[in-house]
Amino acid sequence: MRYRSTRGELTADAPNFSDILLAGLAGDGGLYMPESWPKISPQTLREWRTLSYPDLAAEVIALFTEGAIDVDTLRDMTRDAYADFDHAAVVPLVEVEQDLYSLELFHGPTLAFKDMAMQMLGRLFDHVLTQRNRHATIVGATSGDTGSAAIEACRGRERLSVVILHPKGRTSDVQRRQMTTVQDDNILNIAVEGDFDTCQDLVKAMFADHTFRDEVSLSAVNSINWARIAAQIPYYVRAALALGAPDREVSFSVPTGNFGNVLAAWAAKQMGLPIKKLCIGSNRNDILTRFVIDNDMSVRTVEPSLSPSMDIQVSSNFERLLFELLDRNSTRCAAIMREFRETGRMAVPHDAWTRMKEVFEGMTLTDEQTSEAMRLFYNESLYLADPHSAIGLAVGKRFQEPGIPMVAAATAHPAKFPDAVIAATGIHPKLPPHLSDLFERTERYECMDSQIAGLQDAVRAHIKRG
Ligand SMILES: Cc1ncc(COP(=O)(O)O)c(C=O)c1O
Ligand SMILES: N[C@@H](CCOP(=O)(O)O)C(=O)O
Repeated sequence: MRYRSTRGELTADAPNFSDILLAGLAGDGGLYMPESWPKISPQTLREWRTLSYPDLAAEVIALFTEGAIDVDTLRDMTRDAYADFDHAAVVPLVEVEQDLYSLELFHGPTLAFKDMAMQMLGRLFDHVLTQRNRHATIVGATSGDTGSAAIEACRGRERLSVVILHPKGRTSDVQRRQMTTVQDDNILNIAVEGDFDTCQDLVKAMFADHTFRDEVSLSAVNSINWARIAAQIPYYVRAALALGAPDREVSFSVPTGNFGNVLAAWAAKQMGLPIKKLCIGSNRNDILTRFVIDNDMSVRTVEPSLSPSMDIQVSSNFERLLFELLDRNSTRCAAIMREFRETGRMAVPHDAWTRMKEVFEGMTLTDEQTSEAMRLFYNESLYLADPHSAIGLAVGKRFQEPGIPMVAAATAHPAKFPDAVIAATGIHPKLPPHLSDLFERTERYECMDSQIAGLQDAVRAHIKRG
């Protein structure tokens, strides 16, 4: 399996999975995509029904690592990665209402769906860096969950230095403390003056500075890294198989911010999973749902909301969908992305938008509607959802079709957002034992403005110290 950029052609020396894992973002600023979609036959899907989650994940991810990492090595990694999840099924599927399911993706160490991919990424980095006898520096941007999942997966790994940028004052206290109380030498947290988009722009600007990129061996844990998407595909396969695939269609509803989670579902559909609809949910930062409803992809200010992890305007992974909707025409994709960066508006051709509409639905919830959804699911089904997962459930319920199961991605544990959960339901969600003393732990982080030169110096100093 070889990879190409959304902004470039497939070259004779195209990188393999290990290469793009370390590269993170393509040199031309585009995102890596597999040269073609691996297909999973209905027969293979049926055979996979009885696999454990770790073994299923290894089979799915192996389709993208062909020529770089074999399935036996991957199976060792997946078995290890998911061994400590606090649910035997790893990704349990709970029926909340008739034919409306919650796919719980928050049973990992940091209580969010990011652990699903990040626990694999830490192991993949170790494997490839050891093979190549190299060190890498990860600079990541987070609106709250990616950061702690990356830190947990990479802490103490000798071949990795990790710097996580979070928007100062815009995460929940639990989210911030999950990052800033980790004391391992290879981890540095920086609170940046700005919003998530500022942090993500800074990461991309560091990648665009090729001298810096080479100097520190820069790599990525954000979902700009294809490995993140690959490791998020298996749970869609698992849920669909549990509900009758390949002999029955399934729809998914996904609370969406950087578009990485739902893109993994879309990839599963390209690979042969019988997915009918993909429904995306937004908070007031509704650029993606405005796009689905009106072909209006125009950037507004990032506004704080009850679901802070989705306080995002520029969704990196949308570029991957755009590339596909343009029939993989990388020249057009690059031109549209350039114009988007310059004007804040993306002119997606009408025929591409119409094709996207055949699969995607979209809906926005205000904070009041999010609270109301949390209250309703709790009162009527005794299901306690965090604000992000509640958006997924509400949107799934809105687009349910008779006879087709709707699976909503439950992306975070309610205890990550206690204030919102208490206000909506009166229930105080407790942190699990391994985090019960989180508020007694010492925090350690730097505060910086969004000047790239200062941040690059902080990264250099961190590598020297580590
Ligand atoms: C809890 C939670 N829900 C939903 C999302 C949105 O997911 P994505 O960015 O993959 O669209 C995020 C962050 O990305 C998140 O942390
Ligand atoms: N919600 C995310 C934002 C970053 O998304 P990613 O897909 O690049 O990891 C977060 O919690 O940080």
